[in-house]
Amino acid sequence: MTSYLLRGVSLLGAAPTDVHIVDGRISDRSSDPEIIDAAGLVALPGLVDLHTHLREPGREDAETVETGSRSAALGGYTAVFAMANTSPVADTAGVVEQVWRLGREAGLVDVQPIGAVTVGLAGKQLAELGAMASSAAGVRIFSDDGHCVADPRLMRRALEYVKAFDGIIAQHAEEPRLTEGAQMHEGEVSTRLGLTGWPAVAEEAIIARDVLLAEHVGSRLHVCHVSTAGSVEVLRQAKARGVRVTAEVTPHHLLLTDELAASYDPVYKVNPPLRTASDVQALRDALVEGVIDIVATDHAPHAVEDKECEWAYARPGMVGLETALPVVLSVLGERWDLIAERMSRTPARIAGLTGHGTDLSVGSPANLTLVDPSARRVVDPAELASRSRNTPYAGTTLPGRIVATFLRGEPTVLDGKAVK
Ligand SMILES: NC(=O)N[C@@H](CC(=O)O)C(=O)O
Ligand SMILES: [Zn+2]
Repeated sequence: MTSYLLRGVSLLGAAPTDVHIVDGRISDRSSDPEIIDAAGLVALPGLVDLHTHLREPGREDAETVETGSRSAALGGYTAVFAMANTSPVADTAGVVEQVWRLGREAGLVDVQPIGAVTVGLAGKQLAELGAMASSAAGVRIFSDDGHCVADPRLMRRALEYVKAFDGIIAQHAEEPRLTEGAQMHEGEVSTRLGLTGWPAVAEEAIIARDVLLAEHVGSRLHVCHVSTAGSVEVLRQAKARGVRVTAEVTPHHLLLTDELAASYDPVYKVNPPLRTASDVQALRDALVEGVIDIVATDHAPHAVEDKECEWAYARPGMVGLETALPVVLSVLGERWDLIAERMSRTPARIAGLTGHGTDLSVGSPANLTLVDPSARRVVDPAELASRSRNTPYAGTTLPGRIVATFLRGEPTVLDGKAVK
C-alpha cells in the first residue's frame, strides 16, 4: 500500500502539521511516502451520510450505487446509508445484500443499506427486519422513507422488534391524511400561489406520536429531515425527558425557503417542503445546540423527465452529496469541530459505524477529507458526478472545495477529481 504525507495540513482548523498515512491508518511517520502539499487545507474525518438515495436497483437512469458513491466521495463522504425506496424495495436480505455488494465493488465509500420497515413500503405488514439484520449487510437502520409509517400499531411493533439488536427506526414524519394533494409548505406563499399546502403540523404530529411510542417501548427513533420550528420544540422536550431519539436536518432546509416555489421551478420541490425563514433559523439554532444531532443530505437524484416538467407532476427531491459541506460551511462558518461532530462523528455513532468519524489521532483508520476553505465554487450541474442534475444551487457561489478524500488510506478523490 502507498504511504502518504499530508504536508502542512490543519487538523480541524488547528495549526499546520504533517500527517502520515501508512497501511490505511494515520501515523506519525512514514518512509518514502507520496507527498501531498496540504498547506491551507483542513482535514476532517470523512463525512457520514445517514440519508442517501442511490436508486439502484430500479432507477439506474437516475443514479447507481457507483455514480452515487463517486458523488459522495467528491463531497467528502466516506460512508453513506442507502435508503430502501428502490425497485424492488430493499425489504429482504437479498436486496440489501445486493446493494451492500455493489457498494463494495464500487469501492469509493462504505455503502450501508437501510432496510424497509414494511413490505414494499406499503405500510401494511412488517418486513423481515431480523433477516436483514443478520444478513451480510448487517442492517441496523430501517426506514420506509419516501413514505411515513403512519399506522401507530405497526410503528410500535417495529420499534419493539429492533430493540432486540439495538436497531433504529428512521421515520419520514408525514401524517398522510394532512398532506393529501400537497405541493409545497402550507402558509402565506402557498395561499398566494394557490397551491395546496403541506402543513407543519403534519410533520410535528407524527414526531410527537413517535417520541411517545419510542419512550413507551424504550427503543430508538431517528427522525429524518426535520423541517419545522415546531418539530424542534417537540424534539427538545423529548430529549429533556430522556427519550432515545435522534434527528437530522438537510442542507437545503438550513438554507432555502418556500419563497423559491414562486418560481414554479420544480428543482425546489422536495419532501418535506422548503419552509419559512423562521423555520430555517430555528433549524440552524437547533443544529448548533444539538437538539438536531446531524446533517444528512437526503440526496434524491431524479431523471430529467421527472424534474423538468410541470410543478404538480415533478417528483420531490434534490441531489445534495456534492454540495452538502459547502452549504453547511456557508451556514455555520468555519466551525470545524462542530461540522465534524454534526456531519461525521455523531452520524457514525448513531449508526454504530466503527472506523468512521474518528478524532484522526495516530492509529485511527485513515477515513478523512481535505477541504480548501478559501476556495469558492460556482455550482455547475453539468459538473456533478451524480447521474442526475437536480441541484437547487445551479449558478450559486458556495464556499469550500473538497480537494481529497481518503477511504482506509487510499485516495478516492485527489485534486478535486475522483480517482476512479
Ligand atoms: N425527499 C424527497 O423529496 N424525496 C425522496 C424521498 C424522501 O426522502 O422522502 C426521494 O426518494 O426522492
Ligand atoms: Zn423522506
